[in-house]
Amino acid sequence: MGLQMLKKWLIGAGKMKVKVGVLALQGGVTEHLNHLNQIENVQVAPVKKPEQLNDCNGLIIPGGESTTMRKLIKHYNFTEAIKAFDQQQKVIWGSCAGLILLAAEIEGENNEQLALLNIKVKRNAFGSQLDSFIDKAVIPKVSDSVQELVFIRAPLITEVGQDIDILYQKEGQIAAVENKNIIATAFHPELTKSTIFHQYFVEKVKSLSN
Ligand SMILES: NC(=O)CC[C@H](N)C(=O)O
Repeated sequence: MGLQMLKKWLIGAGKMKVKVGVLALQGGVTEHLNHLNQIENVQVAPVKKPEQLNDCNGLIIPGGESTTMRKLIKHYNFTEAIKAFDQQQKVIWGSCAGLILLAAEIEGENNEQLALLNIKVKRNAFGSQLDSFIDKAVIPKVSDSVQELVFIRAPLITEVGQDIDILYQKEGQIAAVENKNIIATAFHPELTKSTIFHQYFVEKVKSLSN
């Protein structure tokens, strides 16, 4: 068995840890770290410097304020590092503001994007009285059990490319998608008691780690 194969087997058999970073420039970092810490065989780290990505297998870009986070990503030289992370087929999950930054396009804005995900998004898509709300739904690909979906000044995905799988939509409104190595959710699983979504993410990290 080659070294890569052996490593993959060890990770799959739960005998080797994968390392997951949470981009720690702004936003809901602690909540993601706490959820990841409840999952076995995962080493967890807040990521404050681009070089920390070198030994991570997965990265979460949390919710927060996408405008602020975009500036910090640029200021701390994360743009190229995150793009390289994606090119190495390492796994990235963007929640809410994280989803906005990963999108190829934002409706009505011309901002520089990481643009790693072939989707178009609309920021603050739910209007003022519905700024924040909790929905409940089953997301079959993730789990058979009902999950709480927490939306906070959430974006919506208004267009998806051909390489994108829709994980969750309601009445034509798309709120979660994935492609080969990226997951994006408009809602915040880190603000619920359940770690199911984080487990789904970690499984994807494991399946692409070698
Ligand atoms: N909870 C969130 O991450 C909100 C995202 C925020 N409305 C933005 O546009 O950046």
